[in-house]
Amino acid sequence: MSGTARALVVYESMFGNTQRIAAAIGEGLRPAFETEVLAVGQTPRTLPGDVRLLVVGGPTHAFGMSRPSTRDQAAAQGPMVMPATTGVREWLEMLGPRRTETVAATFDTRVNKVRRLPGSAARAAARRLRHQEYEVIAAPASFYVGDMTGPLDEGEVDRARKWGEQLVIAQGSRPAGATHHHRRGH
Ligand SMILES: Cc1cc2nc3c(=O)[nH]c(=O)nc-3n(C[C@H](O)[C@H](O)[C@H](O)COP(=O)(O)O)c2cc1C
Repeated sequence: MSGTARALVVYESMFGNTQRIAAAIGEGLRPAFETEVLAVGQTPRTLPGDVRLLVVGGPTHAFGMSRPSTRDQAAAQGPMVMPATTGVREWLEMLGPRRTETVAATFDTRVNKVRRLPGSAARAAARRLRHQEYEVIAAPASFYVGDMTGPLDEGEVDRARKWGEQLVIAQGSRPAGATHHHRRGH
C-alpha cells in the first residue's frame, strides 16, 4: 500500500551530529517510504503533496530551536557543515499551515550532561507543527552528544535508525486514509 509513499527528513546541523542522526532515521524509513534526507537550506519551498511523513530535526540551542544569534555562536566554535543563514525555526515558518496529507515527527540533538534540563528543539518544533495543523505521530525524540561539537554518544546512530523504523509503524497503524478524509478536494 505504501509502495510509492514518500517521506522527507529535513534537518539542521552545525557540526554534523544532527546530520548523522537524520541520515540514520532516513535508513530506518527507507524500507517503507521513498525517502529523501535534506538540509533545511536545500528543501523545496513548498512541500510536495505526496510526502506522507515529514520528519524535522535540529540541534537544541538555548533550550529550544536555533536562532540566527545561536547559529552565529556555533559558527564561532569551528567548521560548520551548513551555512548559519537558516534553521528549522525559519523553515517551519516558511512551511506555513498544512496543505497536504502529511503527518509529522520531530527530533533533536542535545548535550548528555544537561539531559535533566527541559529544553528541547524537538519539543518546540512539534509544538510549532501542531499550531500549523500537522498531526505529530510520535513523541519528540532526543539524541545525545558528549559536548557542543559532539561526538554522538555510543549507540545513538543505531537508536536513530530504530526510531525511524518505529515511525513507519506509527504511521502505518493510523486508521487508513485518516488524513485524507479531512482535506479532500484540495
Ligand atoms: C549556541 C548554542 C547553544 C546550545 N544550547 C544547548 C542547550 O540549551 N541544551 C543542550 O542540550 N545543548 C545545547 N547546545 C549543544 C547543541 O545541542 C549541540 O551543539 C548539538 O547537539 C550538536 O549538533 P550539530 O552537530 O548537528 O550542530 C548548544 C549549542 C550551541 C552552539
